[in-house]
Amino acid sequence: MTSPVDEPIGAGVDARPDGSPHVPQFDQERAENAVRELLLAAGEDPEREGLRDTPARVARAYRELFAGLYTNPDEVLDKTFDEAHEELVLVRDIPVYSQCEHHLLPFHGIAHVGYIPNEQGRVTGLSKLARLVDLYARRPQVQERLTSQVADALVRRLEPRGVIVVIEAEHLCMGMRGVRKAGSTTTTSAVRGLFRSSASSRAEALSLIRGR
Ligand SMILES: Nc1nc2c(ncn2[C@@H]2O[C@H](COP(=O)(O)OP(=O)(O)OP(=O)(O)O)[C@@H](O)[C@H]2O)c(=O)[nH]1
Ligand SMILES: [Zn+2]
Repeated sequence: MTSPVDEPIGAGVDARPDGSPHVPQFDQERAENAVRELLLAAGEDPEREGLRDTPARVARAYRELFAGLYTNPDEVLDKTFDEAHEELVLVRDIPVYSQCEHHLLPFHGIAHVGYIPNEQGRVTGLSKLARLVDLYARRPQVQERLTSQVADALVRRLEPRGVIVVIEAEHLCMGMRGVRKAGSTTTTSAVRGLFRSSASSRAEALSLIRGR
């Protein structure tokens, strides 16, 4: 069984038994055809001037939005260094843009990512934490999975004493349609290691996250 800590590239899509996605890269032509079909299904004319380039444009947009399916998260964290820092490192307010896998509509907000390095003080570049959020966000997602995937990737690569990830986001599928509760936000958290076992470590991190 595949555990979250050895999750393969492309996990979350319909993957082959070896864990790789069925397609090694985004299929632009297939996506263009699908968008054309969608316009036809809606009763639109994909050949009219305003829509003529739309299938190609939408396909390119989705290629960008789903780019995280084709990138190995461990490569983002391949550069680590020992800094003899054994206390909290926290990056707050990382912008998140993702899309819910139920409706393929955006959800967006901010992520806070913190960890306590291990005894060797193994750390990674601060930008890598934001890149990791971005990579997992650029997939069809649910907010809960996005949150725990970021936490588990950090556990895997940095072997830290603790990890905390908090994401606050608004889901447009709850605002533009359906229940139509625009402005409501969802908060998810994933805590690992010390942040799970020690209420005081968790409280300290949460107070720093909230203290903006
Ligand atoms: N847990 C979770 N649910 C999500 C997320 N994004 C969207 N959803 C929910 O996914 C659910 C899909 O429910 P369904 O009943 O299958 O679909 P639906 O008929 O379109 O549901 P409504 O949105 O209630 O109209 C909805 O309740 C969405 O709010 C997410 O990131 N996490
Ligand atoms: Zn949705």
